[in-house]
Amino acid sequence: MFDGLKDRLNDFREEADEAVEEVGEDQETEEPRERSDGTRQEPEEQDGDAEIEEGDGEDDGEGDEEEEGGLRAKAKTLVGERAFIIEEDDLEAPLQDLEMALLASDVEVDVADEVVEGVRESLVGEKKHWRDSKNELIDDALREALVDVVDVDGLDFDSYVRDTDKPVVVVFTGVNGVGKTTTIAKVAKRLEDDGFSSVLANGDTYRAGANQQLSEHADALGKKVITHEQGGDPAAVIYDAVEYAEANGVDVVLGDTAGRLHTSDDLMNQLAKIDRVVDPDLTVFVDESVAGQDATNRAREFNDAAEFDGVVLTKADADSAGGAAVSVARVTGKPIVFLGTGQGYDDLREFDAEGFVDELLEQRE
Ligand SMILES: Nc1nc2c(ncn2[C@@H]2O[C@H](COP(=O)(O)OP(=O)(O)OP(=O)(O)O)[C@@H](O)[C@H]2O)c(=O)[nH]1
Repeated sequence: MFDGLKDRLNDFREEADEAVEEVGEDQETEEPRERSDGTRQEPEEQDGDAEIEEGDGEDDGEGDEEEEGGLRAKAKTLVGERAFIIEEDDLEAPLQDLEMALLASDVEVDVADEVVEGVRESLVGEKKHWRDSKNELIDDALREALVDVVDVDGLDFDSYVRDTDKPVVVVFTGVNGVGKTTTIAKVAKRLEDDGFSSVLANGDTYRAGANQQLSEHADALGKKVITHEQGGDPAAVIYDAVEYAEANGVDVVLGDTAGRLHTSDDLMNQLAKIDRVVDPDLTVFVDESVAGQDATNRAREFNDAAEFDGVVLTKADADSAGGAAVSVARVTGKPIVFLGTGQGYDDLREFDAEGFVDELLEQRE
């Protein structure tokens, strides 16, 4: 999963690692050092922003004897630590490559910019002390910048279902062909594993075969499915499912909807009517991770037309690029709730932003 993105992030880490110059304490204060373009930088040029992070005070490096003595004394306390000189010039090429890598992985352009700027902000500074390796400094900057865009507060599906009055009504939106129906079946299985009953409702009354498709999943899982004739009113189907749930003590209603209608007005009208008639607790947008930038664009469009609460990205197991997973939460302001990770009913993974980013960065040679 997301192997292409992992490789590209790894390339950046290695490139940045090489670009960051490591020096000892003596060199830091007394010797000129070489820039990436081969020119020499004198120590006093560094002084504006060249504070040693801890214990260096406000000294500008050209002070009197007393100050120099103080510096030396403080430097002694830093024995055993290493210092890293990180200059914008040195990072320019790796950061440009990072931006290209993110774009090549289908990360949305503004999100890619934000990640790159986040890394730049964390790393650029004349000197930094680090007790551990410079790899860690770079990894932490990248991790933080990625978590910043991926981690969006919002829906925790499991606790929402647990804590909300029953029946909880969840409506799934998104274009056809992305695995929406399979996702509804997977969610039904997950709920059952957590001790919650569910009923499925086929609100996709536009597509021939949709009833049969959802019914097959319902049969396989031993779930009740509510359907109407093709061409019927989607809101009426979901309403019937809510009535069924209320009458039978079913915990959760999972409603499918038709995908892309002809215009966003049609889409909005359909969802607005479902809102009026059944007032769903949650609306979840489903798209396929493998669609990359298209999935991100559709998510934005759907959210603009009819705001949703969270996102499921299907087919993450088949997605090497990972751009949609990195971008969609930032672009919509709504969290990814689950990743679809295969064709089986158990192939639904709760999405955890920090865990996802850690996984992206764990591949280190
Ligand atoms: N590898 C993989 N395949 C998936 C995943 N989710 C769904 N699929 C497959 O994608 C295909 C389409 O899924 P469906 O749920 O039938 O998608 P759909 O018919 O477009 O459903 P709607 O979106 O409701 O129209 C099926 O073969 C699914 O098994 C996933 O997470 N990983």
